[in-house]
This record gives sequence, C-alpha cells and structure tokens, in this order.
Amino acid sequence: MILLIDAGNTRIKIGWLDSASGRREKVALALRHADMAELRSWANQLESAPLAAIGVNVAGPDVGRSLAETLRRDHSLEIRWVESRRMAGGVRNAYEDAGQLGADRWVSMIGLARHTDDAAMLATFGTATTLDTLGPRNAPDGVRLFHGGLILPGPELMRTSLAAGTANLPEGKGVAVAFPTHTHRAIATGIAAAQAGAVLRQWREGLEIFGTPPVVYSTGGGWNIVEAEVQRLLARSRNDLGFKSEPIRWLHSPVLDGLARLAAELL
Ligand SMILES: Nc1ncnc2c1ncn2[C@@H]1O[C@H](COP(=O)(O)OP(=O)(O)O)[C@@H](O)[C@H]1O
Ligand SMILES: CC(C)(COP(=O)(O)O)[C@@H](O)C(=O)NCCC(=O)O
Repeated sequence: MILLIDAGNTRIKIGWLDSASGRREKVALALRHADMAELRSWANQLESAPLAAIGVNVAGPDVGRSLAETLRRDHSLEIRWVESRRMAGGVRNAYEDAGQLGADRWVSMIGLARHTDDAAMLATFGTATTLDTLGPRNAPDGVRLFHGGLILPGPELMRTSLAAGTANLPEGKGVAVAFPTHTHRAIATGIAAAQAGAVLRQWREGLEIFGTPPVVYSTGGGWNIVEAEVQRLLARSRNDLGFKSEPIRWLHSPVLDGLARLAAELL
C-alpha cells in the first residue's frame, strides 16, 4: 500500500493506493497541521501496512519535516516529495518557470487528466482559490497542456482578512443574495460573487481558446461556501450563450488522483 499525501496551507489530505489492484481510499483523511498526531491511528487501521509514500507539500518546510518525521518514526517510510516539472504524467506545464508552479496545482492537473479527455478547468477552493485550465487530449501524442491559471484568496481567507483588516466588519456568514441589506449577507455575497466572477472569467477565456466550453470541475474544503453562487452564475452564462445546462462536477481529491498516477512512474 502506498500513502498519498497532499499537504495544503490549512489541512493535510491523506489517501492510499493499493498498487497491485489499483484500489484507492474511499474517503481521504483531512487533518489540520496541529492534528498530525492523528495520522498514526488512521494508518494503523489500514488493511495493510504502508510500504511507500508519495506527496506534495505547499505548506512550508516545517509541515514537510513533521510529516517526514512522523512516517519515519511510525512506519520507517521516507516520503517521495513531488515537485512541479515541465512534463510528467502525460501533462505539459506552460508555466514560464515550471518549478514555480505549486506542486499541488501541478499534480492536480495530472489527476484531472484522468477524469476527462476534453478541455477542462479545475476550480480549487482551498486556503487559496486556484483556477487552472487543461487542454484536450487531441494531440497525436496524447499529451495535455496545462495552460496556466489564477490564484486568489480562498473564501475563508477573504472572510478572515476582511475582519482582520477593518475596524467594523465581522467574519460575515450567510447566503448570497442579489442586493444584500445586512452586513453579514453583504460580506458573504461579496465573497461568493468574487469567487464566482473569477470562475466565469476563466471559463470564458477557455471558451475563447478552445472554441468550446471547458468542462468545469471543483474541489477543496471551501467549495460549499461558494457552490450555490458559482453554480448559479455559470448556469446563467451557459444559458445566455445558448449552451445546454451542465453543472460543475465535484472531485474529491484531484491531487491524490495525480499522485496515484505518478506513483507508478516514480516509486
Ligand atoms: N474542519 C475544517 N478545518 C479547516 N478548514 C475547513 C474544515 N472544513 C472545511 N474547511 C474549509 O476548507 C478550507 C481548506 O480547504 P483545503 O482544501 O483543505 O485547503 P488547503 O489545501 O489549502 O489546505 C478552509 O479554508 C475552510 O474554508
Ligand atoms: C497557490 C497555492 C498557495 C495554493 O495552496 P493551497 O490553497 O492549496 O494550500 C500553492 O499552490 C502555491 O504555493 N503555489 C506556488 C505559486 C504558484 O503556483 O504559482
């Protein structure tokens, strides 16, 4: 069994791959950094002992070190950390400096490629929101192009930074409405609208270059905060442009899916 590790800025997500059968975890473990000790009891209840570990870490060296020490101590495992490359897993990286791209974003494109052959966009609502576009599998060699993408504060970060940076604003909670008349709803609507607007912008850019709308996928712990508004605005735009309705598709763990793909190459 191979452990798959996605260390993000808020939480560490961990799954597994049985390389003999290709079976994967049903639900990934999600731990806040401070709760890393819970990894031991989770790993101890796995069907078989982990024999290898592969991961990405965008949460800084301290988190990477703690994870490495935990797995070394409890399971005698060294983690194979994946960095962004120009090309891997059938995906080519268009970033000017390939290594500058967050390893989680890179591996999520390799994971996304496993879900569709069509031009696609992945909207990840984590600590940051990232909106990344992957070209279709139409080249003769089947290689997909990661075109690039946006980074903006995630929904929770928008909420906390508004509260931290102003004298009067609370951490607004509530549903998005057309014309908010209450501070909490004004903040919640503003955040959802900013996230949805960025998704729509990138979807339109995809439509321009592909000539067909990219299939939109979503993931990340902050999705539920913005889902209603993002789905609503995208559905409205599709309708306005004469495209049939196609809701955004949820992916549990595109980063872990990409790591599972890379495990075969790298371990
Ligand atoms: N139990 C939780 N602890 C922390 N954040 C949570 C929790 N449940 C949902 N969230 C939301 O998930 C977001 C983090 O999502 P995640 O995909 O784990 O991000 P990252 O990869 O950046 O760590 C938080 O900003 C918050 O909005
Ligand atoms: C954009 C990110 C902060 C997202 O991290 P997350 O919200 O998943 O914790 C991370 O992918 C990162 O540090 N990227 C490096 C810069 C880049 O991708 O261009």
